[in-house]
Amino acid sequence: MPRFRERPGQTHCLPSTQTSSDLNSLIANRYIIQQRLGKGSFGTVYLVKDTKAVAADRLKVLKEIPVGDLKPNETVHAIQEAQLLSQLNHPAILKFYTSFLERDAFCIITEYCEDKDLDCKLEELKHTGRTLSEPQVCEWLCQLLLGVHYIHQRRILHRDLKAKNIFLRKNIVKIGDFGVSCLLMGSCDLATTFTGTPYYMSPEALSHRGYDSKSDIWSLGCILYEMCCLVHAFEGQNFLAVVLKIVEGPTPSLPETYSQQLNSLMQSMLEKDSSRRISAADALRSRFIEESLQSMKHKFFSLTLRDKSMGGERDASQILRALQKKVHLQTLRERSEVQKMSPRERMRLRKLQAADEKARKMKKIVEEKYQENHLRMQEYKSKNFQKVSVDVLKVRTEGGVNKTQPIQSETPKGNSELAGSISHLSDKMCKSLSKDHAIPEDPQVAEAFYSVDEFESCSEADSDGEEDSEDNLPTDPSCQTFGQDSDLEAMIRHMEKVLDGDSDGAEAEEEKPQLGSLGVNSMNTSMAEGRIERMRQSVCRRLGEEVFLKVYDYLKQARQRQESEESIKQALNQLVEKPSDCFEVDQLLYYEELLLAAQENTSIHEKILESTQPLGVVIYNCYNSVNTPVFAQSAVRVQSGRSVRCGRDSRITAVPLIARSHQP
Ligand SMILES: Nc1ncnc2c1ncn2[C@@H]1O[C@H](COP(=O)(O)OP(=O)(O)OP(=O)(O)O)[C@@H](O)[C@H]1O
Repeated sequence: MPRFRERPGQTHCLPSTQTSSDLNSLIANRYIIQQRLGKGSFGTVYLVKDTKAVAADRLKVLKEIPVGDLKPNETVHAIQEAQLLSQLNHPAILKFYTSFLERDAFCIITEYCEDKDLDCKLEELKHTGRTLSEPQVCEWLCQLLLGVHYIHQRRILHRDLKAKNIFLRKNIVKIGDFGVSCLLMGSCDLATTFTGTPYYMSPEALSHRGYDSKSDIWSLGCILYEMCCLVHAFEGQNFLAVVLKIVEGPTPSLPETYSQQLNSLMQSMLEKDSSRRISAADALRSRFIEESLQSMKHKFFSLTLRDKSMGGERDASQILRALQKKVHLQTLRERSEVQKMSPRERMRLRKLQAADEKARKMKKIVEEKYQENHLRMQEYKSKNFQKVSVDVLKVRTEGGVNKTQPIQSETPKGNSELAGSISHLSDKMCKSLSKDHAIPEDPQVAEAFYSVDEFESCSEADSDGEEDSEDNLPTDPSCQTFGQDSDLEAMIRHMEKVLDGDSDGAEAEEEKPQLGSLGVNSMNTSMAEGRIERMRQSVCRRLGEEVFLKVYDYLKQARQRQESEESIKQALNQLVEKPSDCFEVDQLLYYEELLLAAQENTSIHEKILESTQPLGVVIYNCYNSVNTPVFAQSAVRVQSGRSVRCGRDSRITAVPLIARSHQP
């Protein structure tokens, strides 16, 4: 029974049990449900209108998670950790606004991404027989790396990176569902295993050897593979087959249509030994990614310029461009010398002329921007900010070029990097676009102008913002302008920091606690029980209760007997039409084993907490039904060196805190 209801007339209207008081009723005194976006393993997702936000920010997402079974301290813990998430601010990370409790539900408010998630996008491509081009893959990969680098610097792990958790908004990817699983399940490694599908899980997470920042990188490697091949990096008939492929199978390669550099980067992300796996920081420093960042910077820069200057006239300019292209082609056809040219030469001529035209337009825009910057600097100066070196700008206006970038360090905080980047690029542009040179001379600028991809992607980028309608409460176009903190601008700032070798927020590293550091680092078993129950119900519905029970009983015994995958497949063939339908039953059994192990550990925690004093670390070593060792560790109060035996064949050994980082 949904706790919240949608407004009538929406796409996914809920049953007509709505009462008039539900309609328009405000949630947390400010949100109104617009429509249901979907249901995930934790709860239901709604599009809401934030009545207290400015027009451009009004549409948000509310994730409603039933917490009926949560103990009060677990709820408080989740809210405390949610506060940490709201401090994150990066264009590649879905903005987490706030969380609160309402009608027995834990509610999370996040940014709304109108272009859905990456999983949907890849499915769509698969169905239409298309693939992503390498520049597009690289662009999204760079953004993801920037986002992951940002959180890792703050000692925060995502723990559930997958295509479904990557959202798209105006061609910018946003890492979402950020830490939601940790908020609710607890942040220990067992909880991580519980959070989702195994496809993206690293070998170390699956074999419970601990989850760290490199495990997030593994998941990112899986996402990279999926962006290129539109299938999971590690596929299998059943749950354990996938697990085995991840832990022991060979590392997959990208098809030859993708470059060798991209392939080797992916392979270094899918290195089974986590200590040899590349980190986000190292990946960003690699030559290949650095080049991608550079070209993205140029692309973003020209897009930002165009957004500002063409804003409302987008449609008109598109029509104009199409007309110009037509006239241009007619002219070409009429010219006899052109007819003598080879198709390649004609193509080149066409590109050069288009670039000339674009360069003329850009020059005009840059000159305007330049004037605007100049005025803005003067304004800052008059407002008694720190001394601003307007002289440098004057020198530039007169045609001189000053290599220093005083604007960057002298503008007020927040605009400084942007102003620096604008002035730096404006400087380059102005130099290249001086009267004598209609086409830019600077190789970087010229590359941006002549890039085929850029020409060809113009219309796509332009159409991005076109779905604005009153109902959709569009993003204010002015959001993508200079001086305002749009995603594009923020992304450029982050890219520049990385390209400049800046630590990008590392100064905060010591102060900011890692997500999951509040409270006891254990699994929230009531949430896990809820998840198992929902999973059981969903599989039951799909297979039918009778078949489900048969498959469940058979698989449970087969796993205990350690039967081979082949004989399991044959037996399942007798029970169901498609053995792959039993994937989730297998996963369910695995989760049940983990939950059992976690519950045993919890009760032992409690006993130890009652009886002992010094702080130490307990390392558990127990086995689940498929004989996979389950290791878990947690800081609790125990007597150093004490050894405790617990139920079944589990063994517990207490060791000093210093041993925390070692695996048993
Ligand atoms: N911020 C958002 N903007 C736009 N759509 C969203 C947003 N968050 C979630 N959705 C959509 O809502 C639906 C449910 O999302 P949710 O994250 O709860 O589940 P899921 O990702 O499908 O599964 P899981 O809970 O296992 O991760 C999905 O279709 C998702 O694309």
